[in-house]
Amino acid sequence: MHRTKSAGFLISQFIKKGGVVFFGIACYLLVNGAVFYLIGFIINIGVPKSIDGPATKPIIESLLINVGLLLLFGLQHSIMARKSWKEKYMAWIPTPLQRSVYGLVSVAILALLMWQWCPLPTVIWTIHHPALRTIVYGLFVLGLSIMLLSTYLIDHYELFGIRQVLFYAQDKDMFPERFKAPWLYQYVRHPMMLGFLIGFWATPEMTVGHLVFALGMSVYILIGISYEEKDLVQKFGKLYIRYRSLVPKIIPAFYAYRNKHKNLH
Ligand SMILES: C[S@@+](CC[C@H](N)C(=O)[O-])C[C@H]1O[C@@H](n2cnc3c(N)ncnc32)[C@H](O)[C@@H]1O
Repeated sequence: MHRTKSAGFLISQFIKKGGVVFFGIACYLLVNGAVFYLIGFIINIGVPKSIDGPATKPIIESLLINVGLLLLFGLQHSIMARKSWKEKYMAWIPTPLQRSVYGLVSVAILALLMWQWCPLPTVIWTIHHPALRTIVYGLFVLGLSIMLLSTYLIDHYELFGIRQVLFYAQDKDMFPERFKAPWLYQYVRHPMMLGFLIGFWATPEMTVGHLVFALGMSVYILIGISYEEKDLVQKFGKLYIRYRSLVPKIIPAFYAYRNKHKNLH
């Protein structure tokens, strides 16, 4: 009897843990797919509808829709990432799944943005010179590389919820978030966001629609960063305050941070 019960318990645990890991990995793949799709959307390659297609609606209506979509994206990202929101409204979601659910909701909002985006194709600038075009494309790739690399410097798998579900499956407790300042983080406090900013602005052909997108995302990033830093000061206290006084927020400074922060770790 006891034996049957423990076998049943083991099976239910196996199914529960398998479900959690499956959900986490599925969300991770969806988030990565959405980021790839976003790249195609921005550079007008490989997606059925991109940022610069033909106009489908009058200018004012398009502007209002686009600004509304950007606002929705910014609000969702900023609000759902806050500690107070997580404690109040996400407590019902099992802790190991919270990051994955955040990723899933972000994908849904991003998909809505790209689906409902209203192109405004009037051109503001075009770079014709082949060498300059190559430089701008190079900057775009550099931005994406900085963004991707930064996820690994902070903790790629924790950021996208994979570590949480794998630890849960192994009955391991998540270690508390630690302050980090590896490589790029020694020159700029928000390299990931810097990478996104470069990616949004580095285009050889800037249309009104792309400009609205780049401006909206830049405003969101700058506001989001200031909220994120409030949380980081709460989490890491004096350590982060000192880091903030040594390293610039978004424009990198290539001075010898190493020599100045000896006492930080
Ligand atoms: C989407 S990442 C963006 C990180 C950073 N704002 C950037 O642009 O590179 C947000 C997560 O990184 C964490 N984070 C940001 N800076 C950190 C640091 N110096 N050390 C440890 N965690 C950090 C935050 O707590 C948050 O969970």
